[in-house]
Amino acid sequence: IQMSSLEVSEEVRQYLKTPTFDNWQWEDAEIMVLLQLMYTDLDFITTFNIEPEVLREFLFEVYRRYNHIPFHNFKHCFCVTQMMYGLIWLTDLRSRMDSVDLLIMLTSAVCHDLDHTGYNNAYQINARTELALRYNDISPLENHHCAVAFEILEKTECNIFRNVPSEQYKRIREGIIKCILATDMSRHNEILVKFKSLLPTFDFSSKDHRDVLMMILIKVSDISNEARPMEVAEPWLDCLLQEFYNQSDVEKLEGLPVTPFMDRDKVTKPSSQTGFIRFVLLPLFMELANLFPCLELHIIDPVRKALGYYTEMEKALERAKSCSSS
Ligand SMILES: COc1ccc(NC(=O)[C@H](C)Nc2nc3c(cnn3-c3ccccc3C)c(=O)[nH]2)cc1
Ligand SMILES: [Zn+2]
Repeated sequence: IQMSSLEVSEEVRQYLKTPTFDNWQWEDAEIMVLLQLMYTDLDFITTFNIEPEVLREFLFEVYRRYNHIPFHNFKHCFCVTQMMYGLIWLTDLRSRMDSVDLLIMLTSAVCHDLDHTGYNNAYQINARTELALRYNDISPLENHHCAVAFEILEKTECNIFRNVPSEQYKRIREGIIKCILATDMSRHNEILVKFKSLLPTFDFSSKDHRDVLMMILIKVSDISNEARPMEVAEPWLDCLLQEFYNQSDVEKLEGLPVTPFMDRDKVTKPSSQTGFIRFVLLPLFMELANLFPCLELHIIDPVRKALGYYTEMEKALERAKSCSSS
């Protein structure tokens, strides 16, 4: 289906700004148009003099550089970008941050997992892959995603920033590097602690404060599946576990260390989620809600519901296990 941006109804344009958007209902060709629409509706086309044809070429090259793997694929890129887009509207961020920062956030989300191979940093480092060697074990995946993003932007026909002044381009490049590198979950606590320390006197006129907020926003967008309706979120967990199980199977075959929460013989859906939601997701979202209270209703409530759902599922599994063993 060729959906030109003109054909997107006002209803879909509004729905696209909400965290309940269901990615599973849309084909890739339609998603390409929805991504263009985000750049248009945030006025990036006019503000940064982006030629629509260049934006289409950029998004097509991004589409080609995501791999066909269960989780870290083009649909994940769209989900993260759509959540970032929803957060920008939900928190009315346009009134607090300038367009350059918003352009950095949206473009970082689009590019943040480019050419992901389905094997995480622990695997890259343990298996001494080319990426681990090239990046000296320092966030090998995230460094690669970012390098691929700028390989694409080096192509004139894909360079959506080709009409911005060089000073602004330098700021955009610095911001995208910071945001994409911030998605390395091994830095989760470092970034959260820094954000927590700024909260009591958060100052939108401070570049340092805005930089940490942008890192928090891409982190939240990246791992926010459970903030979506259950029928949208649950299939994503199946995809994630498929990718994790594939990695742990390969690790066992190659005699490499196996990450416990990836081992199909150890992890169950509910057990992986209850821990993740309680110890990673909720603390992160609650810190952000300190700055934007409206997120309590739109993001935190759905996550608490998901926690309840997986806790019940965990108990049911326990009961079933105790029955079968007794
Ligand atoms: C601190 O580093 C961590 C912490 C937790 C996890 N993942 C988990 O605990 C488990 C497997 N669950 C989980 N992990 C998730 C989700 C969304 N993204 N995501 C994910 C995917 C790839 C890499 C890291 C994470 C957190 C999700 O809904 N659940 C992975 C890395
Ligand atoms: Zn991601």
